[in-house]
Amino acid sequence: MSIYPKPKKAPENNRQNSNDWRLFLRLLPYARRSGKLLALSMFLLVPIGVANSVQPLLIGQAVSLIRQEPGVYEFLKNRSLIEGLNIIQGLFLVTIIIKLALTGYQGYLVQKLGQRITAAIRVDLFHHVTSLAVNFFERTPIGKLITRLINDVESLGDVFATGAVGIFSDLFSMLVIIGFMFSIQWQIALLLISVLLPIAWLIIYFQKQYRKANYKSREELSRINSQLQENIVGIDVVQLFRRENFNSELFRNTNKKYIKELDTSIWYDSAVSATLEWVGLIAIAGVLWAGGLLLLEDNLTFGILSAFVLYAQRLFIPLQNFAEKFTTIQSGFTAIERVNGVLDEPIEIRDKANPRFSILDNKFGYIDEIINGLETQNFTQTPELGEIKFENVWFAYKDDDYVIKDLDFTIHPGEKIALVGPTGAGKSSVIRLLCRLYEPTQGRILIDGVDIREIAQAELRRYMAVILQEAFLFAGDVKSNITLGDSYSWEEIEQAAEKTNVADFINQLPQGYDTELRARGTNISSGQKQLLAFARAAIRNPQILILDEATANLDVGTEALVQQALNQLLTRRTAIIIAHRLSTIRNVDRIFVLKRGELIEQGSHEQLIAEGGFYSTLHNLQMLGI
Ligand SMILES: Nc1ncnc2c1ncn2[C@@H]1O[C@H](COP(=O)(O)OP(=O)(O)OP(=O)(O)O)[C@@H](O)[C@H]1O
Repeated sequence: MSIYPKPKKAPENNRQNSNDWRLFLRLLPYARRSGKLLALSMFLLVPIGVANSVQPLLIGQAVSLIRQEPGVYEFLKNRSLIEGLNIIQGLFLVTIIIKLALTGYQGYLVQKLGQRITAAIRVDLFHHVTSLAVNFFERTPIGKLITRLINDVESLGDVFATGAVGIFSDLFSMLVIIGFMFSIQWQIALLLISVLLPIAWLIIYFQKQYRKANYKSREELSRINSQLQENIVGIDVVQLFRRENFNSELFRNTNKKYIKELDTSIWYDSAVSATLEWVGLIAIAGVLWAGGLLLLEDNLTFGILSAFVLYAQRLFIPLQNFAEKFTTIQSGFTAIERVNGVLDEPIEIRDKANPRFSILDNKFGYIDEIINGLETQNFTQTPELGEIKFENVWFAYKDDDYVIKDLDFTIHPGEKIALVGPTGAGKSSVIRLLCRLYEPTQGRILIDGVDIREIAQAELRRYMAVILQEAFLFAGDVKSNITLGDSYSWEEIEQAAEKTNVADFINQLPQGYDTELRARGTNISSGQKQLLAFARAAIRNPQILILDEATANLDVGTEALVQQALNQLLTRRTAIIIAHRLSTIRNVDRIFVLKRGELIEQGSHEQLIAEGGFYSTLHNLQMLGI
């Protein structure tokens, strides 16, 4: 039975029907990290909302005062008209100042909060994604991941940056306005609410439709990004095989689908704006009609009617604002949904909470001590560490399709082993299992007697160095490509370069160790990249060295240099070497021959040739140059 969960669908297919509130709550832990900012920005909504709602009331009072109607406030009665109007003007000015000063400040606080939230989400996403097992990256195209990390987080940021979260202050204003309206004249207030409710329902409906369309358009955008990324990474093949037109056609089709989904979402967006536009006008007409009737019956003053006309207008302003920010807010919700899809992706390969063992403190204590120990050791002795043991290991990438079948062997400390076999035999899979990029379906792998599941991944991967066929270089200088962020002294960097015969090449570069390399090292040759990868391994002083076709890309001259470096690097270390060219592995201690995931032969070159089995046939074919 596989220990892996059944292969999951890509996150976007895994979409849950989470409602907006639940999605919104997912942001709370992030908002809580900036608790004070959140509290202050929410608190400021109160004075802003009150100032906003008092203004129509003051205008109503001014009209009543001029017309000498009943209903004028006590403090305005028994004053001259001009005195009363001056007081109202003064109060009006105060509300304007409160609104202007606090709205700007509140907006600034909310944007700051938003930027902090999105920055924290971006960092969490990056950390989570880089902790996921290789398995996840094999089923998720890079373009899709980039869309999540960049475009979706950006959309979330837009909700704050464009002031779309101002919707909360708008909603708060609406509640205060409703309160004021009912306190003045409940019948007209009720009329306005009866218009508001169906409209709110209609908007919720449009919003749901928009969300669906927006989600689909985001998926198409992910596809566009994936295609773009694939074409850029494979530009050599695209151009060499004249696939430009074919790929352009594929891209055009994906783009067409994206535009189609985008059109649907734009339609719902426009529908919301249009609805709110005419509803606002209808509300004012309704107030004038009902207010006019009440006025004729002397049940309403002009002052209150004017206040209500303004309230009708203001009541719909938050909804109109909502319509304007509708696209941004909905895209924000879609973004939270998609970002959560990645954050909810389980980390399949985890360190145990308290790793029971440390391969490093088995004998020597901490890693620095082991490295010192390694450097002062007598290189003629057999090392004590670096034993690798596979105990009845079975492994399948999916279901029961085993690519490794019952591997059971021990590699002794300091032993050099070559893994050979036809393509697809499972050689690289053995290495991936040993590095714990995947976990065996059955069986155990032990290093120095400790199950690798008991060892912290960082420690395990520091204990061994893997050199692949294609060295991957990061944008940065030569030096940082050797240290990879760990702290090493200048002497150590130079020594590692000397040991691996790459020092001469580095010294010829315009700025030596400080020469900037482009991303993926496009400004140096494959052989030079590979030499740097050797220096990277040498500086780490690993106990186990793994070479996966590491010299396959080198020309004869560079290979001789590398071979010399390798001989030095391999001394007193356990090594596993994968090579298709059998001539390069003749001197290893033992050769393991893999075929369809099974270990079918093992022994020294001479023994295997003498046995006349599969290895011998492979060797003879290579000798004949077939
Ligand atoms: N990520 C993967 N998902 C599913 N199957 C895989 C995956 N990687 C490899 N395989 C399959 O596992 C088998 C062993 O592959 P592996 O890469 O270990 O072979 P290999 O001996 O290293 O081959 P080569 O010499 O060509 O590098 C192959 O049948 C391959 O198709």
